[in-house]
Amino acid sequence: MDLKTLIAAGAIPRIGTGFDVHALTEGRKLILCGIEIPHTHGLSGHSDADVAIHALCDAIYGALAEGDIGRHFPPSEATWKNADSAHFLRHAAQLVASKGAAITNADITIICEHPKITPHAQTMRTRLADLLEIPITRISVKATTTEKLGFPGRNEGIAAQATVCVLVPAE
Ligand SMILES: Nc1ccn([C@@H]2O[C@H](COP(=O)(O)O)[C@@H](O)[C@H]2O)c(=O)n1
Ligand SMILES: C[C@@]1(CO)OP(=O)(O)OP(=O)(O)OC[C@H]1O
Repeated sequence: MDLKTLIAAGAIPRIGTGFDVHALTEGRKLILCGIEIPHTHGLSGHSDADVAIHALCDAIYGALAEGDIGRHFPPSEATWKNADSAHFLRHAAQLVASKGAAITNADITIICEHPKITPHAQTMRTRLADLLEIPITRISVKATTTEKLGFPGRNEGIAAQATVCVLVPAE
């Protein structure tokens, strides 16, 4: 559903937020926002551990009051072992579409010391836009350090937070 049609029909904006953390470990690929980033370490997890996509999924599920990623894809299920997190994001996008709703925009912040995210931000936005089937102009990917403080500062893990606005048809 396009945004102008939804707005004209009196759709309601609903905000969702998501947050996730995964530990950095040797011997895994680093996947962030659906793309592989060259790095000395990857993220550990049941799936491919794409911390940014997980935060984004939770933001979408939150906006729809549809629980969280673990409810839809339980870590106890072997099916999701090493799963491509793109699958989770497509599922969240399909849930939005099934309600006749649409994502107006998503804003993601990746929190780590290394690797530097800015050189990859445009490719990440392109990949997320592709998965969500919305224009890239509606997706923001940012990064920050924690000034060498805490687990991101010690390069022990990466955190991500996401905020999403979804236009939902009026009840
Ligand atoms: N992993 C990161 C962290 C930060 N950046 C970029 O550096 C800027 C400054 O970060 P501070 O934490 O020192 O404020 C930040 O605004 C990002 O542009 C990055 O690319 N990758
Ligand atoms: C993505 C899922 C899939 O089993 O597992 P993880 O990759 O461990 O990721 P996390 O964010 O810890 O938990 C959510 C799970 O749904």
